Amino acid sequence: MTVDSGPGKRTPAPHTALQVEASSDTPAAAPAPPPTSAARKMGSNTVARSGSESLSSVLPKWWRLAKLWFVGEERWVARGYAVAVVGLALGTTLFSVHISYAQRDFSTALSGKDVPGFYAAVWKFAIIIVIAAPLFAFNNWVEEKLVLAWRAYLTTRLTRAYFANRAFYHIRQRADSTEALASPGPGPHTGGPGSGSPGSSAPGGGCSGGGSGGGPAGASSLSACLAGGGSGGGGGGGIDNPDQRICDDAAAFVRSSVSLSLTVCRKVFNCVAFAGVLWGVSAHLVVFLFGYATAGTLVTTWVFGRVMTTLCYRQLAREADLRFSLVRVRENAESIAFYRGESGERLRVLSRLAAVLGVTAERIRWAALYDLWLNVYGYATILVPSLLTAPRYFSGAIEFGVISQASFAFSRIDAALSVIINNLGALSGLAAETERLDSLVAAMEGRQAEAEAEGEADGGDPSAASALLLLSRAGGTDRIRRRRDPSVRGLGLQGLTLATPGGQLGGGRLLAEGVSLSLEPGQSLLIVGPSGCGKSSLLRAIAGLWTEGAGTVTLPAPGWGVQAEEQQAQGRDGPERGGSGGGSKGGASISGGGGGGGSSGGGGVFFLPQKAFMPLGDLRTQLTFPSGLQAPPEDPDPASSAPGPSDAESAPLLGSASAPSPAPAPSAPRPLRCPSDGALLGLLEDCCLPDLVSRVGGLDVELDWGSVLSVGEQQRVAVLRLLAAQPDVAFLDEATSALDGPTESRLYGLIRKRVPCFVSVGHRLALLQHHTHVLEALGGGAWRFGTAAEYQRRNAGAGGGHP
Ligand SMILES: Nc1ncnc2c1ncn2[C@@H]1O[C@H](COP(=O)(O)OP(=O)(O)OP(=O)(O)O)[C@@H](O)[C@H]1O
Repeated sequence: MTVDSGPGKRTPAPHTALQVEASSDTPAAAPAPPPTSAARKMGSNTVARSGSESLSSVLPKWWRLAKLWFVGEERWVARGYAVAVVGLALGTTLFSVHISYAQRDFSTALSGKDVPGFYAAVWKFAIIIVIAAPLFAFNNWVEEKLVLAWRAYLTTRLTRAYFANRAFYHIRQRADSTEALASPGPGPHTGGPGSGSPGSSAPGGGCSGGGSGGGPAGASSLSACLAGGGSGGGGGGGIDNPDQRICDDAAAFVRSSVSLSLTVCRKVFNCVAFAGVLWGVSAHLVVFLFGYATAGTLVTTWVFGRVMTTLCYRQLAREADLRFSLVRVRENAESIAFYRGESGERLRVLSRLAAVLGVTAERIRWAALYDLWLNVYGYATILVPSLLTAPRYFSGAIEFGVISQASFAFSRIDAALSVIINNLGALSGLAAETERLDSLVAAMEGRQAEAEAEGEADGGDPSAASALLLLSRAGGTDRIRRRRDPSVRGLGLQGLTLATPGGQLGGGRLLAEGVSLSLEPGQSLLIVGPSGCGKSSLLRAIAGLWTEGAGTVTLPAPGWGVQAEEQQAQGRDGPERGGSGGGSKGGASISGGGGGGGSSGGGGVFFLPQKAFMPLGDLRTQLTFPSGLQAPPEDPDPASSAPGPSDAESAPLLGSASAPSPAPAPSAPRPLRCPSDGALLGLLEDCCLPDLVSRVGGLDVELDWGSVLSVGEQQRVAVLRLLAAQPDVAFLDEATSALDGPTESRLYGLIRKRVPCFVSVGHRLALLQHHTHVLEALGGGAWRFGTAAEYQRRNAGAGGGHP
């Protein structure tokens, strides 16, 4: 007879004949500590792990993640749930001790042909079922609620940290750089982003997961793969598939953690409760059992533990790689179709599928070996209690029911002591999820530390930062400094030296050396040069996305005010053209004169990248991006169980967990204006999109804008956003490259009227007329700054040329 703790919750072990299951024997316990040192700094380009990761080393990392909830601002909710589920686990355990005595009476009455005793025992069991059913159901309900609340918290917090300080960009950037620097040859499980394992010590690069491995030798090579990241881009520093980690791994981590912790709790209770029962029957049995379970656990963790954890880790990464390759096909469907590139993409997807299947096949092989071991171990425990108690029964010292009670108690204690043996699969999964989340958190923390050193951490006090000279890294001489000055309304570059990421000045490619210039309101700059010379990279450095190099960038303070609509209607006077400047090669410093063009717009700076981003949402969202998506600081948090934006984004992801409720950061003002519908219609007219609203059916219509609008229309929408934002300084990276000449000219006319100072990157000669100055790439990191007129004269003499 078996009474289970609930549907689908049964011990997998084949143990005893008479078994009352009072626990949910799913995942197992996380074992003991020895921490590995992890270089948790993203700035070092590594999220290194020691080469000897094991199940036990995961426990401190697991606790670091778990305490986010249990020590964070929702700690009382978390602890309330924890107390409830542990209390219920204790209740159900006591209940099963009671059941074991009922079973004993039942068996004894049956063997003694005691009819009244038998029916009394049946009644007792009927009563037990009536109580057990709601108790176990309630137990499961509380457990599910706990999982939901914890997942909501963890995923929300990770998501916020992912977007804070542009961590999503920097994490991607690190992964790309790491891959580029250390890309191994394609191994059996390599291919595309997420492939290769720079940190892997496995010969041939990547995790050579194709082999079956065998015993400990296989385990160690696999664990070396794990230590190196093992999965695409995960090794050596890059974080592969952060989206999958935030979405799937966080959910699985929470579910596994809850069931595993409860399993451990129940096992401990069972062990204590039934050890007393068994001791009363046979002390020998208890001693034997402890020795037997200890030996079994050691064999299990040594032989199977690392391999299973490593395989889980790799499987998660491979699955994410596969899904990512399919998502890329969806996102680039039209380009692939034009190129007729489907066969290449199909091969890529299939090779990733093969990688998934390879890891899965390897897991199956190891699972079969593990099952073999589990069965040998488990079935042996069925015989032992009877063997040890039968002689006393035959001699009449004990009743028949005592044998069955001993078997039952033996099975309970055995299950408790064999918690790792019986739950290794789930334990390995949890260890892999913990690793993946921990390295993601480390990368986010690294970014947070970097942003704090830069003085630009989200949620910080902008006014304090604005007048200071901000070092990207304290004391650093290899970083570009960015200065936000409220008195500045233009742009200043002092001795800007820039290299591509991934190698500091020594290793990265030098793109610019000692470039200095300054632009006042009313002046504008066109950056020209051959493809790949570093034009867009200069904008990346100015925006703070790339920091490797030297020198100082001075920008206006972030925009604050929401301007009155009429200011936009009035527009601004056209900028006074001209200004002075001089040539610069290498370190020459030129300050453009001129001026005028007072600013009354939204202020701050605004960047238009080469490819306009079209977020999910309605047309209004497209036109007002990014301001239209920013919730005012006073808005209540939509996810009631999630931390507020201020604490989650201004505090280090893990650092804040140990503190009580963090003090809320100062409310950040809306940096950009959000125009009314009327103003938007006017701007659409200005930007040569007069019929867009009527064509798509209104501002509230939601479409896949990236594919519905032509590239030129998307660029016009991007310029509209710029005009709506009214920044002090605007940066346009080939932002009108898809437009016809007259439309481009019209848009630049508007920009000149409404934006006091702007910088463009472009190749077209026609752009020259809209700019007062030119920065020209000369090659080898040298640039020349001068007026547009000078540039034109030089090029006329040279018979044309750039842009
Ligand atoms: N993430 C990166 N890591 C390393 N190098 C990069 C990265 N992104 C770009 N580069 C390299 O930096 C160099 C400059 O790139 P950039 O985009 O600034 O060129 P560009 O002058 O704007 O070219 P184009 O006119 O074609 O847009 C290129 O050689 C490019 O390959």
